Amino acid sequence: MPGINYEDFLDLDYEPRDSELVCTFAVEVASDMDMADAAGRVASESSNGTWAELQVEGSITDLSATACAIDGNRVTVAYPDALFEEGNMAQVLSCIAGNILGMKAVERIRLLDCEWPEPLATSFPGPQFGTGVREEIFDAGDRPITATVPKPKIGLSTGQHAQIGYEAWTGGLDLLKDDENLTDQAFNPFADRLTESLAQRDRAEDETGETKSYLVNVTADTRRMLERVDMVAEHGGEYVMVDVVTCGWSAVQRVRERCAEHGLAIHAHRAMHAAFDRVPDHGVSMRVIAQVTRLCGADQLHTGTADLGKLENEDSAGINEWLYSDLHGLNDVLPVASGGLHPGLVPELIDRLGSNLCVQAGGGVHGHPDGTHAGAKALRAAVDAAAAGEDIGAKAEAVPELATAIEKWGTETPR
Ligand SMILES: O=C(O)[C@@](O)(COP(=O)(O)O)[C@H](O)[C@H](O)COP(=O)(O)O
Ligand SMILES: [Mg+2]
Repeated sequence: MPGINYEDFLDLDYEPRDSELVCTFAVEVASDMDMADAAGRVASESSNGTWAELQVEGSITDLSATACAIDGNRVTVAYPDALFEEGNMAQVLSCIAGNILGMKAVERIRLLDCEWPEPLATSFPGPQFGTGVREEIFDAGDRPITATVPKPKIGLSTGQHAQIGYEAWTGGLDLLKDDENLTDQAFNPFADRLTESLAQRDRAEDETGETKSYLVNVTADTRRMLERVDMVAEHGGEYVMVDVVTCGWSAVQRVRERCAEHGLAIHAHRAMHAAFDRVPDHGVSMRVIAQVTRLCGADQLHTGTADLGKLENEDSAGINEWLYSDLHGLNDVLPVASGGLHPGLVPELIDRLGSNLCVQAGGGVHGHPDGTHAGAKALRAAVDAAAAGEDIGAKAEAVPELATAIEKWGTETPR
């Protein structure tokens, strides 16, 4: 029986097969280690090896990953298809983003990117609608769709929440969105919030003649999430929102199945992503988190504001490009730009990220000097102008609410 050890997982002449998942890592080796040794360890510990020499049956090595390229601090690893359970994202991540992130053999290691092969990628459902929501739900034409989160984040009563929705929708916005930490608390219970907000939505649709919708946060343990998804469908909602990172991918996959039964779209909030991706040379990149979110089936995903807003972003434009790109026929994903946005930042935002987007502003709407309705009108006007290639200053002459917003915030990035 052949013995396997770390060296057996390194082959710089190896050409990955089309059926293999290919991952790129940034590796900072420990002081007593060289890159080749570290690369073998990464491939070994993320597939089927360990620190001790093992006597194994020949076929077992078919499941061994191969470190097949080293380029500076970049290590590329190819994973055989049979290593993975089809359609099981938690298992895939336990391989490629598991123990290796804690190995002493490396000072820092970051999973930067993955090339998803067809067999593995298509074992996941992908999004039901993706960017198609702009047409299929909103008839938004070429403009970005817009959303607002009532602020303060939590603490508003159900009535206040729904009223803010009405004012935002009649001010021209497409979506009301719950905040990531608003679920089913006593001050604003889920069931009441759902029914009252959708009632206000219906009123706003009648008055504006435009389709409006609600990103209601169903985040909870999986059993309660499925109950809430059913409730949304029962009451005529089109969307559910899920905190995908804090819920975990297995729960997301279960919610995706249930949403398919009801034809509901999924808005993915990424709260806690920064725990994985903020330190630039360690963890799991937002690019990979976005890839996983698409495979698991969310239609919309927060990907940042191209550094225009209040939160740190990792390459919003590059991640968005990947979310639009072909992935073995799976649907694309609509990126969501959010976090410190206000009307004055919209022209630059659209310049940097294009119009195939959802633009969310909470403080940038409800902080308007004249209140939510005026703030909504200002954001909608800014988005319409940007999509039409119209100068925002000229638009502000026609829309006083926009002029007021620009006067208050200019084009500054909040901190
Ligand atoms: O709570 C907030 O901060 C927001 O509701 C934005 O509010 P404002 O519009 O008032 O800033 C969103 O959760 C962040 O945008 C999430 O970050 P990201 O989009 O980067 O995932
Ligand atoms: Mg929020």
